[in-house]
Amino acid sequence: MKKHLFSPSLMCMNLMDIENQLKVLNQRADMVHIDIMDGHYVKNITLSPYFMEQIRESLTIPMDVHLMVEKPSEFIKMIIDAGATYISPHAEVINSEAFRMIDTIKSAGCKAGIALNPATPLSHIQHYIHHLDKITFMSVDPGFAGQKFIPEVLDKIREARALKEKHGYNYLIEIDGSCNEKTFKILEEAGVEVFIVGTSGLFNLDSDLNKAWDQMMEHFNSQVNAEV
Ligand SMILES: O=C(CO)[C@H](O)[C@H](O)[C@H](O)COP(=O)(O)O
Ligand SMILES: [Co+2]
Repeated sequence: MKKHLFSPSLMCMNLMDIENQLKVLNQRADMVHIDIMDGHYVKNITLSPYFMEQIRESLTIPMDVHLMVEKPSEFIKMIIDAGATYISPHAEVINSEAFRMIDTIKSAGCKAGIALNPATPLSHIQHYIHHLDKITFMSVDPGFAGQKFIPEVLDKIREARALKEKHGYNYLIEIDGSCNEKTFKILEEAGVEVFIVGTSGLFNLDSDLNKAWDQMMEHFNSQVNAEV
């Protein structure tokens, strides 16, 4: 498997040119990041299961769904039916049904992820971490793109990498928030494997998505593969 995976955040794409951008992302990205917000867990509303259904026929890469909703169990079936591959509710809201939810997601043939806010310790998920296919570390408080990077997340990522190496856990380590040319290097060194790229890392670089992607990879390769 590739060492570094890229998951463009579709809430940051140019929604007036979806089809052309999906053609580019199918060729260049490893998955696409779909942010679903309910306006309660976070004070914003973005993409939806309806949006997923509209784009799924044009996609050849997996959908990685980030559920920023107060009651994820109310959305899981809709998200599965809409074609999700990864489903990541927030650990902060599933405590009373965490194992049941992971089982529901996996029984449907999807991959179970979890998203952790910057203020949530890794220990919060210690009792089911071994069941996870991916952990999304928020490096911004959830709800909005274009925010400032929260460096306190780095130690948590290092902790997750150490645990994964020690116990042979399968989860992918993913970063979400202000992942860009200023943070690629320190994130990769900490152990990030899946880079969610949004406004700052990709879409704001150029209105031509191919050119934006080329610039992003120049930034990434100039930092991450700098070691000889
Ligand atoms: O989860 C998110 C915000 O709560 C989204 O994935 C954002 O798109 C992500 O933060 C990337 O946006 P940015 O502008 O690169 O920070
Ligand atoms: Co997200």
